[in-house]
Amino acid sequence: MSTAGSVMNETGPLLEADGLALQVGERWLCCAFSMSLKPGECLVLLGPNGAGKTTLLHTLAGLRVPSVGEVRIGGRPYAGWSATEAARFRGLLTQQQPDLFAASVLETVLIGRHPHLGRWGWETERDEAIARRALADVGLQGFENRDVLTLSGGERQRVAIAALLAQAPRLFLLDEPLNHLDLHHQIATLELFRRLVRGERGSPALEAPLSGAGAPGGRGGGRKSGAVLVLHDVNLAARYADHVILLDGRGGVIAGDRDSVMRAELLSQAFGHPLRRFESEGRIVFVPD
Ligand SMILES: Nc1ncnc2c1ncn2[C@@H]1O[C@H](COP(=O)(O)OP(=O)(O)OP(=O)(O)O)[C@@H](O)[C@H]1O
Repeated sequence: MSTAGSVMNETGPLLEADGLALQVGERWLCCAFSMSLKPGECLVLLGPNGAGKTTLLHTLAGLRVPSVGEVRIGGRPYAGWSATEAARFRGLLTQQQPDLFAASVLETVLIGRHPHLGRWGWETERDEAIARRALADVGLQGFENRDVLTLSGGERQRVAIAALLAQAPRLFLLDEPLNHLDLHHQIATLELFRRLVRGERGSPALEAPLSGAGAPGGRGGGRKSGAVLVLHDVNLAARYADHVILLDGRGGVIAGDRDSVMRAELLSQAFGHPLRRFESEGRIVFVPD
């Protein structure tokens, strides 16, 4: 079986939505819009509570069928991917991490390696090295043997991020990745994904020693990826987004590059609260009235 990495165009769009519209029950969350995300780019989904950000992210992740329109990853609709292939190409950080049973932190991060395991499903030393590296990348080295049930909210969130890093997808889909994180870890997390997306640092899977077997698609260092992030903080969105999709909670959607969408009047309308835009030392800041 060919891998996603071997068949897709390296510079082509990682994610495309064509005429996408979402309906839940009788309610339209967003009218039709189109977007495209290239390697090296970050897209942020913004909007008030209940606007449809998670529903949109899950649709982009292939977990929901669009009410109207089409989603493609790596140039192909989800129907053209096997589940394993898709799991190597795109990874989703969900909002909640359901921990039903005691498990070590290392075992939990190794779940991210499942799409890459051989036919017998055994984890190799390399998989373990990747998981350890991923934990180090989120500042949790030394936590390998801890029970996930004993972790703080922020530590558990970083374990979930480490599992996604170990999965090593080309396309990161992150639902409120900053949940539970303190200020330092919020910035560290966004910086980490920005550098991964831009190919300025390799993923743990690229940097762990290559053994051949189980290598995720034979990927080389410096390879760009893409990220879609649901964020609530408009200032962090302004700092890290290349593109923004703003849902207003009434079915309206504005999609475009950051500066065309992140305008005070558009954000104020969407969030139902007046915001002012300031520029300081090249950084854009929005302050609520
Ligand atoms: N299966 C469902 N049945 C009915 N309504 C649903 C269903 N799934 C989602 N919704 C509704 O769709 C809307 C969008 O939900 P979604 O979780 O996508 O919003 P969100 O923008 O991510 O919100 P938040 O910022 O609060 O996380 C909400 O009003 C939610 O109650």
